[in-house]
Amino acid sequence: MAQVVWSIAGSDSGGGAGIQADIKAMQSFGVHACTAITALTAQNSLGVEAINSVATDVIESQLQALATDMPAKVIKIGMLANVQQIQLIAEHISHYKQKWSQPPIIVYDPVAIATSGDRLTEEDTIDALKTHLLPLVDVITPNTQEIQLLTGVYLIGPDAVREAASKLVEMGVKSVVVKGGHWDYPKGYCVDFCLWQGQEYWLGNETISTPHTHGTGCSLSSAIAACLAKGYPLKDAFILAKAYINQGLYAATRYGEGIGPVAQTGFPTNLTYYPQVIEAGSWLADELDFAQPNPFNFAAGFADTNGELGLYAVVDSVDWVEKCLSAGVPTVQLRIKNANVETLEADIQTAITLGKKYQSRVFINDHWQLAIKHGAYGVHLGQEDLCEANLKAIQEAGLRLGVSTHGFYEMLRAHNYRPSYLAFGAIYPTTTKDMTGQIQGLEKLSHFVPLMAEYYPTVAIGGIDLSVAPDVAKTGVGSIAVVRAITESEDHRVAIEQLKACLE
Ligand SMILES: Cc1ncc(COP(=O)(O)OP(=O)(O)O)c(N)n1
Ligand SMILES: Cc1ncsc1CCOP(=O)(O)O
Ligand SMILES: [Mg+2]
Repeated sequence: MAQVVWSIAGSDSGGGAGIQADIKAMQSFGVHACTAITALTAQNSLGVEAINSVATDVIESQLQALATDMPAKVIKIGMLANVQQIQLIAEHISHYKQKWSQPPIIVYDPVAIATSGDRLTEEDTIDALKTHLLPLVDVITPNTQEIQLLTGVYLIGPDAVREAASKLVEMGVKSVVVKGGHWDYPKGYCVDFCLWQGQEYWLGNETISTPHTHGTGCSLSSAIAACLAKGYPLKDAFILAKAYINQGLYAATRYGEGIGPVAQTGFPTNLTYYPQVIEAGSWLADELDFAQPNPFNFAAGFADTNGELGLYAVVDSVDWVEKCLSAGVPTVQLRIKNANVETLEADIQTAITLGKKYQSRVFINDHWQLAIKHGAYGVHLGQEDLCEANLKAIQEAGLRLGVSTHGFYEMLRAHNYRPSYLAFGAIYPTTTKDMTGQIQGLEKLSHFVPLMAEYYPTVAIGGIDLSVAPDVAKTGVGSIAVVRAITESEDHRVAIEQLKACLE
């Protein structure tokens, strides 16, 4: 069943922003949008002509109808026209948070000023927002003007953005997404910021040149709300919403004499529209003066694997490396955890030699220094490893680099390095490794693969066995990586033949 998301917001008679934008953006991400309308604005592409706020009892009856039958996984709040509305919505949200068996996630877009510059709320609402609503908000999505209005901080650079976001957190908001559409630093770039679970995330892309930006704020926050309802973590929802807006800006057209609406164009399927994850060491990060812990952590462009990797066995001993290679597995990874320091180097060296003997690919997990020393075909690194490893040395030694990713953010982060392949996981629950909170499922895999397959060999890992391998292969992924499906099979040679057949 489709997830239910509510939008509590104002109607835009011009169809480009407000409730109308919210419904279209939510629809694009496959969730069901319900609405409670707070105001009827009379506006067109030239500006706002009138604001007719809806009486609180009328808003309340809409909320009651929804709450009794269609409770929301996520509630997006947009335009609240006056103090009475803020108090009413805060009371209801507080009740849902306490009483519903699954408390809703609250996304608040503090709509204060329309793209046309017209003010949409009464002057005295700011204090009421701070007192009643902000402490209930999980994600707030202000633009430059709105965050200035709420915090008094002028966004003159990344440090000011951080400071303003921290002030919102002090006011009780859990996470902050700051929309950078109104900044122009670095020149010609649009930079967005997200503070989530105490960590900061920055995205950037070249500014898309169009005057038709009406509704971008409402659509971005609705896309975030929809993605949260779909189970994406905020860092992924942030990326997807941004890509959605970029895609919509490229397709935006005018319908009146003035500013046209951002187009609402479906799940973003082309990498061109995705923003760059701003990674320390990259050009954009340098422009923003981001600290770079180690200069060797950033390198881009790794040796080619010359095509897809096929069946990929991940094993923990030299014995298994040989068994897999001799049974015709084209790609094997030696993944030794809790290594015995006395045998580790010799094991790695033997695995590399076996790879050469069988003319197959042998990747070394984690131990990149030994992999370089003994001339491995490649190394496989996780997201945390990327901050520690000497990527320049791996690149200069000509080793292939495979990178694990768990979701859109990590995938785009890995893309900065232009690795030799990308692994997506865990697709299904697994007992081999604790992947709590990182299970992707087939739906997400079927978004990752078409986005990246043009640029990289792709690998799916986690909980894959013969019963699901055909479904995984149908996503178009180039390789299936398995541990138990081989090592715990009755006959590894039979299992290998059957798994290979799924990819053919
Ligand atoms: C092919 C492949 N994909 C993902 C992983 C996981 O690597 P990592 O995130 O580094 O975690 P550990 O394997 O080190 O626990 C992998 N090993 N292989
Ligand atoms: C190493 C690793 N990384 C993500 S899932 C996983 C383990 C996969 O093991 P299995 O194939 O037995 O589920
Ligand atoms: Mg690792």
